[in-house]
Amino acid sequence: MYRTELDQLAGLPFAKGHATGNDFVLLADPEGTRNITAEQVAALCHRRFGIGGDGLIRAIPTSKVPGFETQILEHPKAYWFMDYRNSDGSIAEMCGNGVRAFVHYLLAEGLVNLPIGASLQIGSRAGVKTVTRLVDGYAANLGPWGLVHEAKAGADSVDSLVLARNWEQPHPALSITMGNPHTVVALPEAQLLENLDLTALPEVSPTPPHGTNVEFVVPAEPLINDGVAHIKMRVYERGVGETLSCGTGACAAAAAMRYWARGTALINQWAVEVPGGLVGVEFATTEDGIEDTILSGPAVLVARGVVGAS
Ligand SMILES: N[C@@H](CCC[C@H](N)C(=O)O)C(=O)O
Repeated sequence: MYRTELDQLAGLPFAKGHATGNDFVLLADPEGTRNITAEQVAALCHRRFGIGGDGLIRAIPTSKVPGFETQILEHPKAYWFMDYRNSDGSIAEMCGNGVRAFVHYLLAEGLVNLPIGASLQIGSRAGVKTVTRLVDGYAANLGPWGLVHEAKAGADSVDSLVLARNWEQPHPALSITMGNPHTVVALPEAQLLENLDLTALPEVSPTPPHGTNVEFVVPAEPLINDGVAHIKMRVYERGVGETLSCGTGACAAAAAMRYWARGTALINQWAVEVPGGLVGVEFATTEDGIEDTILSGPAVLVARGVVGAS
């Protein structure tokens, strides 16, 4: 299986990295000549026949990405573009864990110089994102979040019903865009989150136009600690399956919980516990009144190699 695709990529250097257990195959394509097909992505990301990963990230100059040439004109500092693919080969607009792993990779490869405290602009299909290097990781400003079905969400804070198998009744949910689509489902108790069977994509109705990632969320005990709200989340990612973490999903989960609680308190600092670790989400209002979503957490490289070394 996948021999042909891997043979086609023979000699290609790669790195393997992760951010809270959400793992990626990372490639550099400084000339913008290495088009990777969906089948090749699936081959590289396969956990038995390939390297293994939830997704593949190609580093390519923004000026060389078809359809995104103007992004570099508007944001001349966004030299590098994160070309993100899910493990099934499908394209996703954004990946919050991926953009931290991506910047860590650029730094490790010597493609950028980024002292602690400094920031870098990264091109992506969801626009330009600013990533700041922290002492122990990276903070990615993913910009404003939004409601997918705004008109429906307003009245009772719910715009979707998740019709997962074996549930006596559907769970209410909120569909949120972080550049990519998410549907956040509030579960009534932590035990349900632990016992959840996420071997298949939960059925979301209505499904957002471009499909959705689905996050299940419960408040942690205690919910608020030192002014930070704590929640627990599991995720089924579009184009992947269950993963150990999803950065944009954590932002969507915090945004939904904050939206549901908006009549009582507006907490801006959130800690989201996922099976692969902990990420931070901050909602920060800019001078222009825009509410940015800032995701922080670690990023790690675990290996480097060459495809098809045999
Ligand atoms: N794991 C990512 C999200 C990756 C893309 C997602 N599967 C989609 O199709 O939108 C994250 O950390 O945000």
